[in-house]
Amino acid sequence: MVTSSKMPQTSTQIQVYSELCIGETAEEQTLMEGVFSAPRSSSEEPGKNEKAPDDGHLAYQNGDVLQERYEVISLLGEGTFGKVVRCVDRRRAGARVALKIIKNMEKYRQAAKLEINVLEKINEKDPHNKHQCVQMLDWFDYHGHVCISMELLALSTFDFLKENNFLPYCMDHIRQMAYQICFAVNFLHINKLTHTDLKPENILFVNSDYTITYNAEKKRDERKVKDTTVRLVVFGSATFDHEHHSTIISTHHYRAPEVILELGWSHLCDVWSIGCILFEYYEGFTLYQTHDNQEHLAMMERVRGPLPSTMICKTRKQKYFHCRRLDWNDSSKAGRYVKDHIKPLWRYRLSEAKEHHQFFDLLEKMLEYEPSKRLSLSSALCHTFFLPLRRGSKAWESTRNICR
Ligand SMILES: Nc1ncnc2c1ncn2[C@@H]1O[C@H](COP(=O)(O)OP(=O)(O)OP(=O)(O)O)[C@@H](O)[C@H]1O
Repeated sequence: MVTSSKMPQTSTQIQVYSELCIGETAEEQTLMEGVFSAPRSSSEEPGKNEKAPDDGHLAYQNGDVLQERYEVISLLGEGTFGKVVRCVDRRRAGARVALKIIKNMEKYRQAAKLEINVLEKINEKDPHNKHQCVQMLDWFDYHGHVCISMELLALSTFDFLKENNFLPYCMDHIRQMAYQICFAVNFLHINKLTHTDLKPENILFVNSDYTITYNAEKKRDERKVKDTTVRLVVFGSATFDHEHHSTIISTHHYRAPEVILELGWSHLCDVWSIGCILFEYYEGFTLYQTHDNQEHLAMMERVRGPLPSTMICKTRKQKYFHCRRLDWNDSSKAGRYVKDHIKPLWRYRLSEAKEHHQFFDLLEKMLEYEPSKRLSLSSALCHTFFLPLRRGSKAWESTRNICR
């Protein structure tokens, strides 16, 4: 229920937030506000970049050329760390690219270098770009602004949903997208990386052109994307197995229970996030729409039943519990909200359609509390929900060895 856009959302924001909090000067407080008031989604804005340069952004105008190579066409989106603009690459026969221009601030420069390191690793392990992760083409420092040139993608799966009035994706499309997401993230896991910030905003269509059909039952037009090919973006929080694992990671809604309970985390926290994302594609709304840990845990209990006592006993966050049970009052205002608005996952299984059974079986396995019992992505790729993809699908063909 609590939805403050000024709160840190992603793990990198959280990291920057805690660093900024150390000084607690007025200047840093102002900076913090600017950092965390970024909108949830991006929007395309033709015309000039009208922001003052002192907010750390590069002052540019459409038509400007960076490095005598990248001609800025339009703004694609704005993130915490800078802007992403559409450019013509004059050295590659006018090919279009997305250029991420990082703010001219040391913290963001450092964060960008970590992202570049991960993108370089991905390029090295996947030179033919078969694993559905965005491809980095080039990077450079432009007067203190680190710039990352990437393949140009289209709308995010969140923005598409939003522009379609939050009408859910159809099951066939969910299946195709889910398979690619599992495949991409499994590739990261095989290469000792955890993404840590999976959410519909960070999964982009390669082409978001759509057809419009009239839904007589809902009495409205519905958009259907023509091609469901997606790519993962934003690797700024990706963490190698050997690296320090920050205590808190992920955007709140997609955060796994072991992270909330500060029990340590592994690749499997990505699987939890994917479970939440797939539910959102299916329903059109977020499964855990909250920024409050206690409420989040109560929602999880409503969806999946009581938290395992092993996790409750191990956590140092005992303030959320009383007598080894979640300290939560079903009759309070928040309690009633959770009860009225959240449906247990098993109830979705009551649907007669086989594909719904298969889909919710997969979801239950991904949304398993105990990471040690949660489905790995290599197993997820072999789940019966994906059987209809079989041969004929590019994604299936390139990954079929995983299931042998
Ligand atoms: N390769 C790309 N092609 C097309 N659009 C892109 C590409 N990469 C990013 N975008 C767009 O730019 C927006 C901002 O991207 P950016 O990577 O800065 O976001 P972010 O790091 O997730 O920001 P935040 O940390 O605030 O969530 C994205 O939401 C997306 O809409």
